[in-house]
Amino acid sequence: MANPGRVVFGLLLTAAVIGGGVAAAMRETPEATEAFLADDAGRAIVAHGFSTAGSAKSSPDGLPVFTEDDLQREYSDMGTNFVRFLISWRAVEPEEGVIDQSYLDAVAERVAWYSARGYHVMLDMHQDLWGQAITPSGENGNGAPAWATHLDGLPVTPQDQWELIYLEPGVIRAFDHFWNTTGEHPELREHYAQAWRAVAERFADDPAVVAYDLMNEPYGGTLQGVAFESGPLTDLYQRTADAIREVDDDTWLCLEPQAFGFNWGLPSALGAVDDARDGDARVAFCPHLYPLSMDLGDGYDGSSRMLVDGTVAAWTRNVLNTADMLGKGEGPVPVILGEFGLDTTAPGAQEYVELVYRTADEHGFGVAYWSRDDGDWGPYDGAGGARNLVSWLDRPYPRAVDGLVSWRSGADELQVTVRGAEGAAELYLPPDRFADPVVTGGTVQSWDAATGILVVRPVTADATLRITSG
Ligand SMILES: CN(C)c1ccc(C(=O)NC[C@H]2N[C@H](CO)[C@@H](O)[C@@H]2O)cc1
Repeated sequence: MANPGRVVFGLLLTAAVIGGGVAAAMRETPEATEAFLADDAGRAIVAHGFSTAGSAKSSPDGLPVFTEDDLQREYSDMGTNFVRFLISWRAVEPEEGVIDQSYLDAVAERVAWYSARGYHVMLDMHQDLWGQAITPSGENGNGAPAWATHLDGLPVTPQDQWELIYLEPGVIRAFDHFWNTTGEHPELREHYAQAWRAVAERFADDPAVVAYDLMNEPYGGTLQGVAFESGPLTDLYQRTADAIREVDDDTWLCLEPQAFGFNWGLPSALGAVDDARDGDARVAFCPHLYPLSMDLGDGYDGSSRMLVDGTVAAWTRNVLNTADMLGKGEGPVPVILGEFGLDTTAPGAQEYVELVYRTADEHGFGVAYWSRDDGDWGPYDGAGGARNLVSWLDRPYPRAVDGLVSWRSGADELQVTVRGAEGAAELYLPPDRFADPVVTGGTVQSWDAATGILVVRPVTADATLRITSG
């Protein structure tokens, strides 16, 4: 007898691949985004890093179990320049209307670790399954504070497959109150927006913080798909964007689609959000990618490989279409793949990781791998040893480039195209493979053989830089 959960998800998977293909085939899809987050010098940022870290979901203080030495090791091993740093509403506003500044101090301390190494930080207001208070043990959900959790006595039964807890009556009710589907707690969304305002007020002037990821994997409870994304979700994003812009005019606002479906290749019905800032809008799109067959435990091999390839193709078209919509006729907004990851012991794991990074490179997306936690999905094991993922993620990429148009990355080469460039390009080249890089199309300004950071000035404003390992 087939596992009912697998049957349900199998049907969803088939719909996802077909639905994604049909929906995307019905419109002109842009090939790539040429919009990027920018550093204070105006250079395009290509974000390569991790979500750090899942351990923040269950830690009593809401902070990841992660030290500055851990960051130094990551920087030395993989040359990352970005972090999707997990924060949570429960830690920001532990009591209704009370902001915990000591928590924000602790977050700021960690942001300083990244800043000292030239990283760019995206703060991720991270929820999963609503919040700890969905069960008496507090071991399941993360994100929302207990005072905002209203189950109305409905049951929440823990499940072996954690995603199924989203279908528990109490969890659905908690979300229905938050999205005001019940009409009984209109205050909750305003608290959420004001909690973000407090975070933005704290980090508005921190040059390392470049983006706010407004909500991790939004879930509509009773409302799903178009009814959720085009309604309450877009409305919450607009409220939160407006609250943030009261205190922070420059940090990018990263929007996620609902996870249920989009992660697997279904299109989004998210609506556009107005950015009240003076100047060009700073809205970005931060989707996640988790092909359903791999979520159900398959590797990137056999019949799963064909489904995953179809999912990634549909997902890419959906990402570009949504980024274009969010750009409101001015071209696609910047895209950062906020989460993808897998058990790297699964069959075909390295080829899947390569597929995702190649897709991101081809279409101009940044990437934050899920996640920085130790274990079979992460770069290090529990004893501090480097795992296979470290070498898979230690890859050439452009870190910050004036006039960036596109790039292509190979094991021993990096090609970067610029247009109207006035400044230099800061690139990462794995030091163990690029002992003495060979550069054409530009002049070397500096090369740090220890960190693998190469700074090149293009010979002309419109140029293609080519770097090989020599
Ligand atoms: C049914 N719903 C709403 C659902 C299903 C599946 C996921 C998921 O796999 N998410 C992928 C990863 N993202 C979180 C952290 O953001 C991780 O815990 C998941 O593995 C999310 C939601």
